Amino acid sequence: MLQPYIGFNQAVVTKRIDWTENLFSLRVKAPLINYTAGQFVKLAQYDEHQELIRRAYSIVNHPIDHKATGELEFLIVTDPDGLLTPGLHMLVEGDELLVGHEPAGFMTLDEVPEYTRILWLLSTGTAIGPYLAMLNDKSIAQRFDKVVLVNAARFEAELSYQKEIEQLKQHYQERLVYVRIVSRESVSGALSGRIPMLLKSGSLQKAAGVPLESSHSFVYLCGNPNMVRDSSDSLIELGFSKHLRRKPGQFSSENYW
Ligand SMILES: Cc1cc2nc3c(=O)[nH]c(=O)nc-3n(C[C@H](O)[C@H](O)[C@H](O)COP(=O)(O)OP(=O)(O)OC[C@H]3O[C@@H](n4cnc5c(N)ncnc54)[C@H](O)[C@@H]3O)c2cc1C
Repeated sequence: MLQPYIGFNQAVVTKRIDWTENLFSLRVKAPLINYTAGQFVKLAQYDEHQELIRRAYSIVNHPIDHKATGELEFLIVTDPDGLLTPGLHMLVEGDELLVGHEPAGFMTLDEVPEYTRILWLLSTGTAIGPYLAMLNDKSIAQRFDKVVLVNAARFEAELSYQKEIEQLKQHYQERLVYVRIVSRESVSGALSGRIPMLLKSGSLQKAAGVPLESSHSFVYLCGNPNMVRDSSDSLIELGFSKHLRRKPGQFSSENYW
């Protein structure tokens, strides 16, 4: 049993999915916590000096699933030079880790202004995870006219959860549009390039078949800080403003590092 640590619960890996050689999902059994879809918690392990290394990870499954199964799911990319992810990458079913019991983050549907008709969820890499948690609340199908889910990766194999996204599309029908962007190989049906440029040129909107208008759209940006910064600039050029609690706007973001 791992040494307990204040603010963390013991958890046990129940399932592991390997998407590529360094992209994987872990499902862990952990005591129930109260979170909102879109939030993150800390995962932690002790290093060889018995120091606790902790990092933030978005929760991929919806709280309803967590309550039913007692499990939390995470999508993780390994940085071979990183302090925590090489250790997480070695975990297999039955292994233990620590999971923070204080979820955090404001990238949730509660923050999306009521008047929003079209919700854009733009992500790079593992940042698709929190959006899947949001979309797994099937009751939101009635809240928006359209949800545009965008995931950008270098290679097609790095686009995870394709089967689950197909199932979501079946549930949402024409209300959910999924756009794949692959930058380092040519993939039929996927866009190529970077999100900020695709927004600016209108190619993303064209591929989605959905106009991007600040009057009734809300955009979440999540993942790589360069994508978040440059896409924010593109959105500002398109007439959007950053959403603040004291001053409502039409886009908001979460940086992964
Ligand atoms: C709010 C929030 C939510 C996050 N959710 C996730 C998540 O769901 N899945 C996930 O894999 N990571 C997520 N991260 C990143 C995560 O917290 C760690 O920073 C990452 O796993 C690297 O940890 P490390 O100790 O191995 O590397 P460190 O020793 O901390 O080195 C960090 C370096 O890794 C790179 N890096 C960090 N995160 C990523 C990433 N996701 N993709 C590509 N390169 C990255 C950066 O170049 C950074 O300089 C999130 C971060 C934040 C702030």
